[in-house]
Amino acid sequence: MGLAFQISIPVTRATPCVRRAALDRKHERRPRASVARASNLTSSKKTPAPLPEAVDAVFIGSGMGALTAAADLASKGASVAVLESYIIPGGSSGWFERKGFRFDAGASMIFGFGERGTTNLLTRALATVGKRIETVPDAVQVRYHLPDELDIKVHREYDEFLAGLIKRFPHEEKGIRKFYGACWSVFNSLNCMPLKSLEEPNYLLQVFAAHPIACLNLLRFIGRNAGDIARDHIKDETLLNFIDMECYSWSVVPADLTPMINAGMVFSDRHYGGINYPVGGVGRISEEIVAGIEECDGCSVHFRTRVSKILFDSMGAACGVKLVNGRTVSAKVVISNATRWDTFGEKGLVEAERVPPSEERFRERYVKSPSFCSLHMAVREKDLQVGMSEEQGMDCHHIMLDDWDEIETARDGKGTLFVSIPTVLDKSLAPPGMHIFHVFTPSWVDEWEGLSPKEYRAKKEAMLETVVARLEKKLFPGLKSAIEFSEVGSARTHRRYLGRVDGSYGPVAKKKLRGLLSMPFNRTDVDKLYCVGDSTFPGQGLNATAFSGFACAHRVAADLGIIGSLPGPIDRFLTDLLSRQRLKL
Ligand SMILES: NC(=O)c1ccc[n+]([C@@H]2O[C@H](COP(=O)([O-])OP(=O)(O)OC[C@H]3O[C@@H](n4cnc5c(N)ncnc54)[C@H](O)[C@@H]3O)[C@@H](O)[C@H]2O)c1
Ligand SMILES: CC(C)=CCC/C(C)=C/C=C/C(C)=C/C=C/C(C)=C/C=C/C=C(C)/C=C/C=C(C)/C=C/C=C(\C)CCC=C(C)C
Repeated sequence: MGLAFQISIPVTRATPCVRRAALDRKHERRPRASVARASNLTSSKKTPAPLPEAVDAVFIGSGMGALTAAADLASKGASVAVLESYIIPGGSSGWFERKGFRFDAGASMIFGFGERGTTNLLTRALATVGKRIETVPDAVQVRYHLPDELDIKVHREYDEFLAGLIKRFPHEEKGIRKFYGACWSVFNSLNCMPLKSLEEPNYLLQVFAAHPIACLNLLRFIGRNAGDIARDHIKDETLLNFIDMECYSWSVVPADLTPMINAGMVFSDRHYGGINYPVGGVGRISEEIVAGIEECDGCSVHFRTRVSKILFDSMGAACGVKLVNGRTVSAKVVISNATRWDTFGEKGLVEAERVPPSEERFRERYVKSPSFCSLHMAVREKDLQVGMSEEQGMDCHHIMLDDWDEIETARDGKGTLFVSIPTVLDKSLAPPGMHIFHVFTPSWVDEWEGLSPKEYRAKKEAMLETVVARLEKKLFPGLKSAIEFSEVGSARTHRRYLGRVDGSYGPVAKKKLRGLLSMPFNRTDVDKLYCVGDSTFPGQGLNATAFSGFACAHRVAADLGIIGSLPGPIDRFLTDLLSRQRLKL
């Protein structure tokens, strides 16, 4: 990156958001809360704001990473424009409605909605723009139905979860306590410090000075993977298989490839802040953040607005974007929430000759994870032969696998099944007496290519048939005849509606890497171009991308001179040093 990047452009306007944030800090009270109503679906339906000609920051996409960064920058006084190609915000955390049902497009197991600590990043993302939404606590994060008759519930109460696991593996009690204890150690270190950009040296120095022990503890774990720590303490192969599944269920790779920092977050926050379902559906999160962004002066979110190219000035710095309709928006910085491959790949937003060598290194280390085949079903409760309420012992989330060898590889609905029944927690999502079943299973785009429309439909039907038969046999007798209607989304559907290359769930390590050390931060090697979302540190997950959003906003705010940072040359020297050291690893 050239020197031009350091030029600080003061942004002095005091928008209502800035004033509100300052007021909140002064009086140490929570920002004004607006508890969202399930029926309020207005944010993307009101009259669209005119597209601005120039802003401080232009965002490509409105996934959780972009929305968090845009909200944080807007609350700091920057003018932002968020450009989304689809008709609603949220990307993978979007939704769709059919016949009185509101389906979550992605999963409904939501981390980061706690009330305490600093890791409650979704609560915080909403709060930056004065919003808050009502949530329903989930008593069980997930119930596993696994080979070797392993039936384990991950209770919200940590001791209850541990007791169940130790009962099944009494000879491994010590190892179980040590492994999950290490996860708590990571989590507690993160949860005591403000979470901002690790590529902003001023913040790093401050956080090291204020929390030296926590920082050293994180450094101890940042280059390690969960599998290494598990194998340090546990020998039982079935238990190690279980820990692989614990990791795979959100990282889509086994424990050996799952960064320990992320495992620490997920395996502890589910018992600390808990898993909480947003009343009215997961889409409420992005709807509310959008509403909050639009309340800030000079800030707007635009739908049906696809970016075709990133524009560059004569010095080679990003300076705006061009839309598919030919219109342009100029900006002091450009922030891409599209995946790394959609930003820098062949036919990406950056033309080939400008793609920096560091992106080649990224591709040597990370590959696209598979996509999912998603089966959305409207189900009549009365036709199921199993109690569907929480009181009757029904859990909202289930994971099912028949054979350990098929955890990652089985195709055509024969591998891991993820089941989400959000109506167990929130009845407002469906008409009375009805449930929503969202079942998804790994699937690769190549399975869906080259099919005629008839073959494509037949493949979807076959997938539904296989998955429903498996669920009926093991978990939900009566399911087939209880289905009122269903919709199947393939990897092609994910690619089309989420704008994600091959419909991928996100980048995963190609080979064993040193934890999170080589995951890129938000700056790129193209001047004034940043990335945000799951192609950046710390990776997939709504709260993980919310972290990347806060980190991105912090680094951008420092680069735009909105917040203080070290003097330009020192800042640049230290940031480059850090990134060079990381890339060597
Ligand atoms: N339970 C959970 O924790 C949960 C649930 C759902 C999703 N997720 C995860 O959330 C993460 C996704 O967050 P993210 O921030 O990376 O983003 P994202 O992929 O969800 O959103 C990116 C957005 O950018 C838009 N976009 C892409 N290219 C564009 C272009 N050229 N012009 C305009 N718009 C464009 C897309 O339409 C999409 O809305 C993923 O890791 C996903 O798996 C987690
Ligand atoms: C300088 C350096 C480098 C260093 C220094 C030290 C320090 C200070 C450090 C620090 C660090 C940090 C801050 C970090 C952070 C991190 C974070 C925040 C992380 C987070 C994470 C999270 C995650 C990963 C999450 C995830 C989640 C998910 C993915 C989920 C998913 C789910 C699903 C899919 C569901 C399924 C199931 C069913 C349905 C059943």
